[in-house]
Amino acid sequence: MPAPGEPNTDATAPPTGLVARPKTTGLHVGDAAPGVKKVDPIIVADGVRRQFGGLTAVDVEHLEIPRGAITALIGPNGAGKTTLFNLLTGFDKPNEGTWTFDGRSLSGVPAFKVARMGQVRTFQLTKALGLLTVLDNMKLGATGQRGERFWAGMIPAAWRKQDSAIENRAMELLAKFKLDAKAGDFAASLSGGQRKLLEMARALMSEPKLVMLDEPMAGVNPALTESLLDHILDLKDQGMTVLFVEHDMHMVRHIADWVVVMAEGRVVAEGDPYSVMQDPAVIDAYLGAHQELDLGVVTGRYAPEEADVTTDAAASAETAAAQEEILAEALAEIEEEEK
Ligand SMILES: Nc1ncnc2c1ncn2[C@@H]1O[C@H](COP(=O)(O)OP(=O)(O)OP(=O)(O)O)[C@@H](O)[C@H]1O
Repeated sequence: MPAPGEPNTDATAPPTGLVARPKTTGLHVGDAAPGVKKVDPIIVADGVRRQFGGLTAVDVEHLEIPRGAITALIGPNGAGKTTLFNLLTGFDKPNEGTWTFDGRSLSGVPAFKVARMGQVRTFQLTKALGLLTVLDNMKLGATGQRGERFWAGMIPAAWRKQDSAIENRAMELLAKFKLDAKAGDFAASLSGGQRKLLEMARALMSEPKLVMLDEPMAGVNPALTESLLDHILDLKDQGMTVLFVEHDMHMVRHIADWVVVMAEGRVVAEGDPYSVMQDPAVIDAYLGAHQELDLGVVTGRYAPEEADVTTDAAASAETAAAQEEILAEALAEIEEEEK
């Protein structure tokens, strides 16, 4: 950790103010490479392809997500991360492919059923949800209430019992996320960070096994970053599996046990955060001076011999240094704001 007031230039150290927690290791079998087998996978995807017109947005040969760990899905803009998320959660249908969750096939299973099976994703607060109170948003996150079925409406006592159990759980979770004082407020009145906390708390209403977070840090004020990261780490401590999409590499390093890198719809690298971030193909995929060429090589679109290895290696070293500089500057800014 840097001395107080010193910028945190060590890319492997957690962002200032955060205490590192032990990483979960021993997740894979054999060498870390795209499609590597996991010791205990919770999701197994095979040949998943999604095309939009002539564009192949997702083309995943084989992917396993390890159970009981935090996996980050990273990649440049347009890599196919959100599309893969949508496919895995039943919000979109692939052109081809199969996948299982907890050993059960999810192909063709609609989103609401996927959620009931224990795989939930967070949702951004839409305009409509913003017009509901924080507590009502939480209640919406509960699944399997007896009140959902029409006959339960005939038995008010049963419904009320269920409703109060749901409300108790909602208030417990809101307290945990320090949002209980806001229970009666319109969700739209929350700050960006508080909305992210509500999105996460709402997902937990259904007591999921796998929580999928789409850019949990986007738009979050630095003051709330720490608490949000702690909540994500807590999910793992409570036995849940987490899969998240994130652009903020420092956060990925800090909380992820495993990183899957996508580019041009394919998985181009997998591994623990430290080794993945050293991978020149990964650095190039983000910041490479020869991005078109490098991406084409790592995704197999071009043959490796077409790449200029010397130039590309030099560019990788340069971009790695530039990336570290950007991260150091960002952290210095965060520290300044926290003072
Ligand atoms: N509904 C759609 N119709 C047409 N093209 C789409 C659609 N959804 C995604 N795409 C395209 O598929 C590709 C992958 O998009 P996707 O949003 O999955 O990438 P991403 O990795 O999540 O990017 P970002 O980090 O910018 O969110 C992009 O080229 C995108 O333009």
